[in-house]
Amino acid sequence: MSTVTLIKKLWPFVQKYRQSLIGAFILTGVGALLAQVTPLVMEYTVNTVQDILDKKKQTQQQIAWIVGGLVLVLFAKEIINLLVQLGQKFLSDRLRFRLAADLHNYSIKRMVSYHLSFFALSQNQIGKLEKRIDKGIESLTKTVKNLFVDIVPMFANALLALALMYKKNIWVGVCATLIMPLYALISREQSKRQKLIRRNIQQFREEKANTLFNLIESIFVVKSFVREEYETSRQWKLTQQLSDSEVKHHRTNYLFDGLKSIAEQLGVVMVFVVTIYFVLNQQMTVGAILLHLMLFNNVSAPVRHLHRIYDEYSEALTYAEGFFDMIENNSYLENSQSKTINHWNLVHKSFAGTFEMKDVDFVYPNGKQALKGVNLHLEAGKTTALVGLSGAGKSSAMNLLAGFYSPTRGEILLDGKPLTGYDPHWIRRNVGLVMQKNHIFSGTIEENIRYGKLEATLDEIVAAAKQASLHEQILQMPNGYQTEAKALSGGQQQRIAIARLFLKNPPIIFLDEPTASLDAITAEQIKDSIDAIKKNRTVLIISHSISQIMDADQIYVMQEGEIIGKGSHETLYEAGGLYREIIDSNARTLNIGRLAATVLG
Ligand SMILES: Nc1ncnc2c1ncn2[C@@H]1O[C@H](COP(=O)(O)OP(=O)(O)OP(=O)(O)O)[C@@H](O)[C@H]1O
Repeated sequence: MSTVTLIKKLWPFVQKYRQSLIGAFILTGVGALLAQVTPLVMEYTVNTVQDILDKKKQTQQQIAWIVGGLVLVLFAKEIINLLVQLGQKFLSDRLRFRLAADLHNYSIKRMVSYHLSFFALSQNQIGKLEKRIDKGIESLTKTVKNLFVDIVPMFANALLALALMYKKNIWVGVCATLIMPLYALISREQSKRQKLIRRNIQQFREEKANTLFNLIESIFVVKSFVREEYETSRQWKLTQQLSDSEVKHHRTNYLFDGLKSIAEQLGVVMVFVVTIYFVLNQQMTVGAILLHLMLFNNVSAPVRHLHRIYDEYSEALTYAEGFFDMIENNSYLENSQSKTINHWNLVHKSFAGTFEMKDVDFVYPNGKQALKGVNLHLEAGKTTALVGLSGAGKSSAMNLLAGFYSPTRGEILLDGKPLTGYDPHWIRRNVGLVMQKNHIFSGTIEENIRYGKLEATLDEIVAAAKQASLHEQILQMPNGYQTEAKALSGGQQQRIAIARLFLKNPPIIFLDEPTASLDAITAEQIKDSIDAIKKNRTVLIISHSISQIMDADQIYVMQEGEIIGKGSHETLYEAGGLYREIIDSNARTLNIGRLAATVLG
């Protein structure tokens, strides 16, 4: 990313802090002027002292005036300088923290508005994203701060000092300027070598954060397979690669810093020799020696830090690129963000709830084709079931209908209109989803159920928990509805998701194995509650439970991403094939003959 691009991208965030920016620039100018005071005062003092010594008739009063004046001027300058620096730091810090908060909020806003396919990309795994956001914001805000506290003040100071040197004597100015190309050359070479190392460091850091996330997330699996050592050595390898790159980075720095120090000393010697020459030829006063050396110090200070500044800046550019790529990825933006689409839901405020998939292919970002030429019809007010072996593409089809992903080919219609023409938020507001993995947030049971309807009263929450057959168990918990939801069993967590659905009470219901983790009695209770809510609503259900499948008005059978059959339970069973195999094997698993003998007597 170039500097111009970075400024263009940052400007919308920075522009509302224009006043702080202007204030910082004014203080920078004042600071640059103040930095030249000491060399000038020193020159004046040395020359005056030399004058007095030459005349050999100094009085105590003269000495007191010189010393007092010197102390006073330098002290006053330091006080003003301190105030200027405090002002600069305050303004830049304020800008930095506000900017960090704005960038953070904006990145979260963007991220949550992306399609799920964005999160399915390997470079967007949770740990990597977290690192990219953190490092991106940190280096961007650090750059802004450095600009006002380091870069601009130092360069303003250097330019003023150089101008003064030229004004005093053109040859001294030339000497001070001569080391610049040498310095720039060394710094450029240093940065060239560092660029690749820095990229590696960034990737290793993201990878490390991601592995750590995964490790903590899968700690149960790690422990149950006694893979602690294996995981530790995986982490160790990554850390080792990272630290190798970091050592290499610093080693290169030391080498080039040494070269730059030699270049700087060369500059000092040149300025010194040329000034001595002019002093000896009586074209300059003795005070000029001190003045020129001090001014040269002001000139070389930013040059001395050039590489560090460049280094931090290049790092910021690398991270900024990753950060802006992430937050400006419009191709993954859901169309609810689009201002140009006149969403169907705004035109036709009511809807029937008929879904249709026409010749739909779907390929995940990793290249896996999950759906091939799928044709599906969910009739409004009816229940449709999706049946098939594991990995057949049932959940993928449901995710597409809910607008989480877009088809790779073909189209999906809602009430005869393309799904892409609807606001996905509106669709999801009307669809109640109970997914295979029921995600519970850190927080209480009450907060978790309330997620289905944020403004729900406690009575409504309790009613929903009762419908989900969870209320009695919640009451037995140490803190009732205030118990941490993460502490619930798998089946209880699933019922939280079902309670959310009852609370939301949507016209369309998508259920992906809603009773998979439940015991038989609770499953039956939930089935009854779901049967009650199902009436006159469009329902899509994925289930391996015969009873839930049989009840559906229409059943689709899926195999390897394709629809291989549709119809009622009876017609599909009679037709034979995969559906019959599934039902028969279900019956065998249940040992239905023996079961019937014991249950029916
Ligand atoms: N996020 C993903 N990225 C890549 N491939 C995926 C993703 N999710 C699912 N798949 C793949 O797509 C195919 C269909 O998966 P899907 O979850 O739709 O099947 P399913 O019929 O619902 O299976 P199950 O009954 O086991 O839940 C599988 O081969 C799976 O590996």
